Amino acid sequence: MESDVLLSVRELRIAFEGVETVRGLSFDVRPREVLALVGESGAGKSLTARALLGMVPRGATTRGSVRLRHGPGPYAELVGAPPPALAALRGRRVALVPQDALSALSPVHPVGDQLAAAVRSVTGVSRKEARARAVAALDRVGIPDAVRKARAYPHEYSGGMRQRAVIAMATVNEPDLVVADEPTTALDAELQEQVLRVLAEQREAVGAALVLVTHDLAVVREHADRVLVMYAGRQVEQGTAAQLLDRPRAPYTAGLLASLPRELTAPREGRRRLPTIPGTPPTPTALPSGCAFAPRCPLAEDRCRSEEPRPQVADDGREVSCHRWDDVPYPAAELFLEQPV
Ligand SMILES: Nc1ncnc2c1ncn2[C@@H]1O[C@H](COP(=O)(O)OP(=O)(O)OP(=O)(O)O)[C@@H](O)[C@H]1O
Repeated sequence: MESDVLLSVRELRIAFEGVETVRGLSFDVRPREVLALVGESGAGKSLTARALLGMVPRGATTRGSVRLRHGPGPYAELVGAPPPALAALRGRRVALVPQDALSALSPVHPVGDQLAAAVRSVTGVSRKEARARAVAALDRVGIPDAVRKARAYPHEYSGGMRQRAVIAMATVNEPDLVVADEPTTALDAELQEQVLRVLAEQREAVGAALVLVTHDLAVVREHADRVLVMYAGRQVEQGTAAQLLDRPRAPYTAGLLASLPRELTAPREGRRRLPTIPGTPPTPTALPSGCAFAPRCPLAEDRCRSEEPRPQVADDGREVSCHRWDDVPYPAAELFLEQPV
């Protein structure tokens, strides 16, 4: 493994009662890098994100490898690790910013107490020092009058402030990796932008890498270095944000991009009407044969319906899992403008 890799995921598979919902994902995250996991609902983004913390739901079977570097030391394998080993990593090495801020905070303890407890759970500092770090963390995420607000309960915070407090919680122990699972879904557009900015600032401040789960390619353009596009539990395309957004090579990525408002796509791509990808993603129990996207793909041919594409390395170094990537036009949104909307 390359020495500059912080997190290495290989052939990750997650199944419920024998039905795979994440079907062999491989990717690396380097220190300080922002990797976005993108795809429609049900693609397996949240499950993948949770596997990075050893937090898959009860009843899930995980296979493959998720290895996290332990400072300069060896890598820790999270798949199959005993709960105490996972607990020792969480918060300290890798931390979660969940979708729903309310569920991440206990309603019965003041926010500052919860942050201080998080500090004391991974360091041996005094109560006073933990308290000081908690207040500093709240202050750092832009919570006004942090000393007083530390004594308040989560329900006394506004939605945006609560999300900031959760980011403070995730970053208070300066983890190497932060996993943020759609941290803005419950917020309006202005608050979303604020929260993503705070997350970016905190990531910079503590020097952490970030895995950001989102269904929103506009967020990717603004906040990610690299992108992994997922469909039906598999990788569709993986590369730098610039590579994928400026010239998608997988028809699915092109479809996601085509449905973005004009100002967010490459200049020539957003004209006429906003197309959407026709149809819906398959459920894990009813996957089509061949490429899972074939029934919705304007470029699908017989081979796509019978043979599942493996990731291939394209001319610019990105990985793309599509038999016809070389036939994807530029601008690629053309593909979907032909479809009935
Ligand atoms: N606890 C569970 N039991 C059974 N199936 C599950 C469970 N959690 C998730 N799944 C299934 O795994 C698949 C992927 O779910 P996941 O939540 O990872 O998708 P996602 O891409 O994050 O979607 P969303 O954006 O809606 O959160 C879905 O088809 C879902 O039904």
